[in-house]
Amino acid sequence: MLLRRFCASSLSRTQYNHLLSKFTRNPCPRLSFDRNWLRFSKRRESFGSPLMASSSGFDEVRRRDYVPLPPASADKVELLKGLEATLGSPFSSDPLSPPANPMIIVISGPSGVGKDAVIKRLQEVREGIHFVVTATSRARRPGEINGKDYYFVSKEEFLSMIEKNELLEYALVYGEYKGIPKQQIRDFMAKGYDIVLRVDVQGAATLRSILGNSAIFVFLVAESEEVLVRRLVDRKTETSDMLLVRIATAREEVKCMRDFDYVVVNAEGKLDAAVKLVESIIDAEKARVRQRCVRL
Ligand SMILES: Nc1ncnc2c1ncn2[C@@H]1O[C@H](COP(=O)(O)OP(=O)(O)OP(=O)(O)O)[C@@H](O)[C@H]1O
Repeated sequence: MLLRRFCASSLSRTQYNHLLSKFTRNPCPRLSFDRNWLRFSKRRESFGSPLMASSSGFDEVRRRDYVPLPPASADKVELLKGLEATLGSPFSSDPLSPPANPMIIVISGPSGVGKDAVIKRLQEVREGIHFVVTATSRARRPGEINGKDYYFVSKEEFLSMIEKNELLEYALVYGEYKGIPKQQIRDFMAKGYDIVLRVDVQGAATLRSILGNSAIFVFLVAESEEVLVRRLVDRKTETSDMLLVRIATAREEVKCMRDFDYVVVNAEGKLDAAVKLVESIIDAEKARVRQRCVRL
């Protein structure tokens, strides 16, 4: 009855009768082997076995039903030809897994945790990574290179970029604009590069609201607050007042960790271990069956 209902919509009467006769011959049909004969069932494996993936190949086998196969001890070429003939199509050498999508990796964390250090090392050890150069309206400092450290643009140019919706995210920090150019991301993703973005924790929250789950969000932490503070002090780039603000901000920022996908501890003297973990995250993401898909 069930069979009739299922078949009525999709099979011709002849096909239906043929199928019915097979089912009555073998009430619990499945892929089964005789000694030198291969018999195929009508049952579909739930995960779509590669042998049954092609419906045309499957139909072909069904039409022939019993196909003589060389024994397993036969010449390999002969055996393969026999298997192909039985299945009704040649074995494909196409990859069975689809190519991984280029991805966006957002690296964030409190000031002084080592975002720059991790990204710099990541670029050294891994190919196919593009670290996005941000655009800024602030003046170029001695030693900074346009296009490498930042894209230095005038305030008018920056405002025009905002107007034309050319920035993925931007912020006004101490009177100067900083933003992520979309086109740069599109260009490098089109070439197959994975994109690395470095943003502060507030920037990561903005990017999450824009990109949702299409990007990977990694939160960097030191092993303890004490180590983080020592690292900031040792860097000698901040006044005491600035240190106070950064440390107080860091205390708040650590609470945002749960909004990220991964947390990576950048422990003292263990930069390479942190970078390795970031690499493992990227590798695992590339092995996902349901890939993240970025649309900008
Ligand atoms: N694993 C580590 N062990 C020891 N020192 C480290 C480690 N990682 C980074 N550092 C050092 O800590 C200091 C801060 O690192 P870095 O400038 O990369 O932090 P950041 O997160 O980019 O800071 P900010 O957000 O303030 O720019 C640097 O002097 C860096 O060399």
